[in-house]
Amino acid sequence: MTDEIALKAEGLYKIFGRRSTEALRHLRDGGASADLDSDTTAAVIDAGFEVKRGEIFVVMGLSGSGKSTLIRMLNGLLTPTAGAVEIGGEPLTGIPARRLRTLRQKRVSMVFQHFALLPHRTVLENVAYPLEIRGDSRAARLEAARKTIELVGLGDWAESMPDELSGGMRQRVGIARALVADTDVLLMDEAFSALDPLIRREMQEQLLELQETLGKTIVFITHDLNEAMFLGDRIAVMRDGRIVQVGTPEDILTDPANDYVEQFVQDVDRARVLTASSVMEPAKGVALASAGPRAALRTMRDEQISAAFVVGRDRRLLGVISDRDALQLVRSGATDLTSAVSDDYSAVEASTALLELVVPSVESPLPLAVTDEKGRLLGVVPRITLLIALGGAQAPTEEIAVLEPPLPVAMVDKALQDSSDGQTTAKEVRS
Ligand SMILES: Nc1ncnc2c1ncn2[C@@H]1O[C@H](COP(=O)(O)OP(=O)(O)OP(=O)(O)O)[C@@H](O)[C@H]1O
Repeated sequence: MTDEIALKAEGLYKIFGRRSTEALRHLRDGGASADLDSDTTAAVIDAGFEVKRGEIFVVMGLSGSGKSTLIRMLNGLLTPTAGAVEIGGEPLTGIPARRLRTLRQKRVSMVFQHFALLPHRTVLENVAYPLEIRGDSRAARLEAARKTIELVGLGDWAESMPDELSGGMRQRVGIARALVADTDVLLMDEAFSALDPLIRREMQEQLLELQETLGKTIVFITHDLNEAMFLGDRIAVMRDGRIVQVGTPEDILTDPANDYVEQFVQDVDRARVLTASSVMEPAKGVALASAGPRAALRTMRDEQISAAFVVGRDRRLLGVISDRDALQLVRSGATDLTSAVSDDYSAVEASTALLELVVPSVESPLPLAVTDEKGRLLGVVPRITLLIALGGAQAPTEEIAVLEPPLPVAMVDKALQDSSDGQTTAKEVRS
């Protein structure tokens, strides 16, 4: 994703009914849509957002909340009652019809819920269709279509007719048809809602894979919260025509803007949406390798823990050291702790879903270490934190590795005292 704005909506309104101008004034003055005449519907009220190039922006809301009306204004199929839409910096609103048509062909493609394939044309011809409308030569459009069909994994089906395909395959044709013209923006209106749940999941995964290679800007409409959370870089939640919150899936789950959103997200499968980075805590026991065993032991004594993560100067995680091993090093007068650093811990990446933390967490005697792509320690996820985040389930105690209790403070203090009699701190820090 880049910072470049691919799509922008500003102050968008769509009011159906004869007295739309009056209704617009009423709403802009802060009036409620419930006060409007029964034959007037405010389908979209003051919607504004920016979508970055390469972003998947999901618009989510219950039936009738205004999603389809909004997306139809984004592709110029519906004229807004007020407000503006820009695609790639060019206005899509307030322009002549012919210009609008050209702009749409060049900039926007749409994937529909019910595929809308031409039944008497082959897969190849269906995918080539937008290029035919655009006036590309037959050879050029068939070549582009073939490539796109390969991309969505339907290479062997190019000459098949739509009715020979399963629902999931038909929607892949729909996606290929939207991709073939290589437009910047892809609008997907409940694109997977008609599919069986397993196929639907497969399609969602394939969309993310495609997105990784193609980096399209996608506006994806859905009423399915789990789908929104799975696909969206950001999600706009709509209610009664208004966007009530825009945020990342984690924002929306952990910091809902109001009771409505909170209730809405109650049933979300948190284990799949939340990631290690959203629940991690600062690591209590971190020992700098270069500071030596005495410093490590002191840290563990202060924090009353029996093991510490050992990091390099660049905060890269090198391993763990137990208080018993550190004590032994101190007693033996060693100043280098690397010989006692073990890999008896589990590390996960910040973006790992909570669901995938459960097994490593149960198997690991220490809190899970959370690292970035360079292996630097960002924080830890203690088992109890994970259980609370997952909904407070009871720990399966018989399977949990038990940490040894920390060494008694007096014993550690004595060792530190004895060892400092014969050594200087400076020497230790140098090690
Ligand atoms: N052409 C129209 N004329 C009058 N009212 C309309 C029109 N299109 C939509 N509406 C109304 O606007 C509101 C928003 O509808 P819209 O279809 O945008 O919602 P949605 O969130 O997409 O719902 P769904 O998922 O059921 O399609 C609804 O109250 C709907 O009845």
